[in-house]
Amino acid sequence: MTVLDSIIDGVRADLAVRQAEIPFEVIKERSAAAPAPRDVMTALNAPGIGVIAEVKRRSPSRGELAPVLDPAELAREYQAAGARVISVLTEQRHFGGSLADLAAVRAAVNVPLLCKDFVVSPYQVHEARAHGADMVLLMVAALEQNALEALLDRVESLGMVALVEVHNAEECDRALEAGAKVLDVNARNPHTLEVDRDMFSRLAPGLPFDTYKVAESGVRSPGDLMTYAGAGADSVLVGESLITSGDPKAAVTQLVTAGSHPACPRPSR
Ligand SMILES: O=P(O)(O)OC[C@@H](O)[C@@H](O)c1c[nH]c2ccccc12
Repeated sequence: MTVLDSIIDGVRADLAVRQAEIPFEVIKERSAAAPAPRDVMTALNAPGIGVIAEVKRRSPSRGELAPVLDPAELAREYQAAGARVISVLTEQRHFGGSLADLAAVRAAVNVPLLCKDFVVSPYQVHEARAHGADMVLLMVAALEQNALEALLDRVESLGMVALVEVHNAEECDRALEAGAKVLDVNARNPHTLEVDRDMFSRLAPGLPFDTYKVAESGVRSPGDLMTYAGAGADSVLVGESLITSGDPKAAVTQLVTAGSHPACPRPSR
């Protein structure tokens, strides 16, 4: 069993508990009653290379990233520093997150929010919306093709945008086949957790020009952002290096500054 398999087993077990407490019909009503989703694409398409900053308490590869983490305060710093979208990790067992973190961040900032979890059921899509998400991560590696397509439709039918995560060329084909408009290439192998920063530059040339491209994982510095931009990334998604920097606001500011510098390569789409 790989790391991904064991994460998903835990996600399904926790989901079953929540489903037993709140019926699907109720969570559907809550998602319908939530304030309308923010305009993710306008935010993402601002000039320059975008920074998606992640609220992440811990990770399977690194353990605890910061001892006391106030998601709302961290998100305010990210927003003040110019993050275009804020990603909130809601998976509990391996990342220490929760839907309560998502709701707390929603109450603290105005920028669009990405719900970062291992989504395997429509129930989770409605939960994300009910807690203020505007964008939902769908991981191709975790989903059969028909489930991927059904979840993508579900995300879009609620007025949100799906960020579809891929790790190789076959997953890119599946994502595009399912109709993904925003793709993220995760440099971290979900089965081994190893980071391969060349993955983006290998996959990006094979993607359609009008697909919005996010490079994810292992971004440590403005230099990494520039490298990804040179390979065609429209945005980078960054977690760990911001949290462990000691000054997340300054770390985001540095990335945003690099991404809007005239010398920064612009994607050709
Ligand atoms: O902390 P990093 O190396 O900057 O990576 C962030 C993000 O890519 C990582 O948190 C991630 C990528 N895909 C995921 C899927 C689920 C949970 C987490 C993730």
